[in-house]
Amino acid sequence: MTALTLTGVGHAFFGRTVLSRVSLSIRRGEVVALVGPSGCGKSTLAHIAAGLISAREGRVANHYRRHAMVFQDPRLLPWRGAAGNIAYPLELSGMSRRERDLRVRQSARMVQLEGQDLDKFPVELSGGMRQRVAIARAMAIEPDFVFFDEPFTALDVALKRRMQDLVIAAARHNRFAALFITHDLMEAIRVAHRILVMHHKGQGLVGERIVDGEPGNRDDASIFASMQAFLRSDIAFAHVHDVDERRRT
Ligand SMILES: Nc1ncnc2c1ncn2[C@@H]1O[C@H](COP(=O)(O)OP(=O)(O)OP(=O)(O)O)[C@@H](O)[C@H]1O
Repeated sequence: MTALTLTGVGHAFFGRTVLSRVSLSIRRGEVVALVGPSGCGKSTLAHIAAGLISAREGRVANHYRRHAMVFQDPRLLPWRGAAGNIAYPLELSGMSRRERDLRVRQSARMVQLEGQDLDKFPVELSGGMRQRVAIARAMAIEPDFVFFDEPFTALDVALKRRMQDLVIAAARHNRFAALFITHDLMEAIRVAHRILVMHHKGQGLVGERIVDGEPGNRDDASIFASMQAFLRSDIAFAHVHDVDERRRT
């Protein structure tokens, strides 16, 4: 059962091609990481897949009911507390106060937000806490598909791991499918069932790997060994850690 299919997707900004011939398919409940160097077009692809921008070429077929998005910047409303931010999309959907409060509590618990933190405004929360609120807000609408666009890039290593574990647990618990964009191969191997590698100039996908085992059941040694193996044995992975987007021009 497919959740999302892109066929021959291409895009250009102001006449400059940034994506071409990208095709991919994600099954229900499957977490797929999309890796590639900075500037190769990963975010543009996610925006097209989520319907935020229209592709110049190709087709997008969504078979999910409801999607949520989590970005690197948590994008919280500064004048609302954490609970108010989580509740916001539920309010827009017209949900009753009682049901909303229940959903807010459930999704806050999922990302381990404590009672007192729920009253704090974004400015009073740490970067990690703000990102937890953003994840809880995404989970509150009970999505069956989630777009993660480099959600943890700005966080330190220990916090990043904790946040990855939250996503893994939430994906398991809520059984959503996801497209998880990152340029951190280690992160991709931790969170995903499958990894897709994008061409460094957005010209299609150049590699694909199924990661052994289930997300959450892989130990650090096996994650590190997988990363070494991918980097050594597959030329497609060689440019994943390149971060000079100027190479595009
Ligand atoms: N709104 C826009 N207008 C013009 N050019 C854009 C726009 N958005 C992205 N681009 C360009 O398209 C290319 C792909 O950008 P995109 O953000 O999709 O890459 P990315 O792989 O997600 O990069 P990063 O990993 O650094 O976030 C880049 O050259 C970028 O400058």
